[in-house]
Amino acid sequence: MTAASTRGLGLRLVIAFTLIATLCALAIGYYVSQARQQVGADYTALVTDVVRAQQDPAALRITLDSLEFSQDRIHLEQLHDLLGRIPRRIESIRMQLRRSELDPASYGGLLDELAQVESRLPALEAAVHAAQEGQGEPGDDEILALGMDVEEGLAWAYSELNELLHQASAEQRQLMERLTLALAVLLLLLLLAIGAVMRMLFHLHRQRETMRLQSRTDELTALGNRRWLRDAAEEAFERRRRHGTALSLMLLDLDHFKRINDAYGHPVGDAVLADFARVLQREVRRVDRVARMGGEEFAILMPDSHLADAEALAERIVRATRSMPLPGPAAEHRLTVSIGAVEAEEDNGFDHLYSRVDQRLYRAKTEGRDRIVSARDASTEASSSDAHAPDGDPGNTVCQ
Ligand SMILES: Nc1nc2c(ncn2[C@@H]2O[C@H](COP(=O)(O)OP(=O)(O)OP(=O)(O)O)[C@@H](O)[C@H]2O)c(=O)[nH]1
Repeated sequence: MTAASTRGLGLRLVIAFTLIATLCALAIGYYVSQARQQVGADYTALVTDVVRAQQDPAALRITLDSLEFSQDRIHLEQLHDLLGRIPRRIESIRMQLRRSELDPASYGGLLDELAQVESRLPALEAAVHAAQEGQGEPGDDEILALGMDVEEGLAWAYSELNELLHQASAEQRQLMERLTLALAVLLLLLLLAIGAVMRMLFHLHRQRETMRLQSRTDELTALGNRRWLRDAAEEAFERRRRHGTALSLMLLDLDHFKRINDAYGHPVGDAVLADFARVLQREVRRVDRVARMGGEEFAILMPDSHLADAEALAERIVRATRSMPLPGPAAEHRLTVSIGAVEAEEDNGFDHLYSRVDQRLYRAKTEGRDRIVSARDASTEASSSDAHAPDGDPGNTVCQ
């Protein structure tokens, strides 16, 4: 019963521990993956825009070179399209930067440079427009000079921005790695803490069960004690009430035990008590409950047993006690036992049954010891009480 309840608690603790650990792992894993996705997505968008924008200064340089060498008007058209695209790109990057988590101080210089580029665009557009209208050469020096300024400004700003994003994303990655490590350590600590608490609870429960068991066990003989027998009797009475099964009780007291103590010493007396306990356990069935009530007095509760069964067992015990070898210096001593036995035929509980069996034991003592006195029913005790000793010893046979 105790072992089963301990096992049950252990199983429940293991299930609770596994559940908590799984939930923690899922929650933290979900959080980390969410954080990673979020940060990754922010920088990916900005980096993509910057990579596209970096194509503008490259295209501008190629177009300006082509204009310088071939003077072809088609390059004026290309330049015109490019100048229409550059401000939109700058504005888009400016907006993305403001929305990003980057420190504004880190990209303030870039924005200034882009603003300067924007301020040069109208003059360049005007020169291109004039050349398109035939008011100048396509490879005009003014177009080339303004175009180179714009190209250099854009190339510098976008390459700085690219560098800044690389740095920010490297820092972010590092941060995420530290965060992941911290969460893993946290999870480990949490699991260890939960494990420790579980262990402690389990240990406390076992300790309580051990103490409970100890408070119901006789230290010398390892048998149950009076309290344990009372609990067992309550269960047996409950079974008797529900199923109408028989129930008998036997009280046993060693005869003249004081003489053993006096003659051979208390330790020998202890050894005799322990040996006698073993004899009792050997003689009873598995369902019988053997207890030491105190001193040299023992009791046997016999569920599903009628008085005849109790008497038969009592006779076996009387015989086994007489032939029980005593330890060391007491080897020559012959031990005997007096027994009272009753069967419960009323539902008056353990105390009543005990008082009846105690009376039988008292009679066994006063009528000469080394004998059994039994009673079939409380109401007929006076007439049906029977005092006798096992066969083969007529001197101790006393009948009513
Ligand atoms: N060695 C030992 N002796 C015990 C223990 N408990 C009680 N005793 C002794 O048991 C003896 C009981 O003595 P009594 O009550 O006079 O009973 P008795 O000598 O057996 O005589 P009857 O019961 O009348 O036959 C006492 O000497 C107690 O000291 C124990 O745990 N160990």
